[in-house]
Amino acid sequence: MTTRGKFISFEGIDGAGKSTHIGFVKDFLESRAKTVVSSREPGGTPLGEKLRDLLLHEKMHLETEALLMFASRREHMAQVIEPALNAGSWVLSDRFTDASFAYQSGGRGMDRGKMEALEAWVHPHLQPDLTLLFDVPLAVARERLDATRTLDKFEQEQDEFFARCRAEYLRRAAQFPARFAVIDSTRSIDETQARIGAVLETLL
Ligand SMILES: Nc1ncnc2c1ncn2[C@@H]1O[C@H](COP(=O)(O)OP(=O)(O)O)[C@@H](O)[C@H]1O
Ligand SMILES: Cc1cn([C@H]2C[C@H](O)[C@@H](COP(=O)(O)OP(=O)(O)O)O2)c(=O)[nH]c1=O
Repeated sequence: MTTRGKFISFEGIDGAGKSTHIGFVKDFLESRAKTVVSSREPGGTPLGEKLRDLLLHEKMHLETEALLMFASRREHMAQVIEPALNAGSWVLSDRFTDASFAYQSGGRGMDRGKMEALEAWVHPHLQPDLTLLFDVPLAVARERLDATRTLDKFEQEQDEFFARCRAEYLRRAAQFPARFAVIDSTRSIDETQARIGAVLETLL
């Protein structure tokens, strides 16, 4: 019988450095003979990528935004996450439901009870085995973002928005300490990856 793979989500406010480390984690796991599937939310499937385009560029009601995030997630679970885990692969997802709590509840102020209801409805059993939360002060994230790219709808939000997102991420980490590893992402890339490696060893 195939051993089910493990599910790792990557979280943090925009500019925290999460995308930088996904390739490192993939290489780390492959060097230990794991099969790895990397994906992202919103997106990760053809339909999800269409939803991502809408979500990142169109203004909409905050509950519409939350529902489309979960629509993308439902498709992602059905098409990518569950089949890969069942086949024994490890799944790396650039964001999962903690991002909906951080951005739609924390950032935009959507009722947290409704968010918990969506989570319980869409994935009552599935949770990441590990969530790497890349944590940085807003000023550091902002500096990294400004240096690199054209900003999408979320990245154009004000500092107070990201302060609320960061606080909600840290609240979720405190609520679920067994699956969260909070990574101080102000350190150099090498130092950060040494810390990630140590966390990954505990999952192998
Ligand atoms: N620890 C770090 N130290 C310095 N710069 C970093 C660090 N981590 C990431 N960066 C840089 O910050 C920018 C944003 O990183 P990225 O991984 O795209 O963030 P995110 O995916 O969290 O939005 C990139 O230019 C990246 O090279
Ligand atoms: C998954 C998810 C993402 N988001 C937002 C956070 C990000 O600003 C944006 C896209 O995420 P991300 O892939 O991190 O953007 P980038 O490729 O620019 O690094 O979507 C939510 O608001 N709610 C969610 O549930």
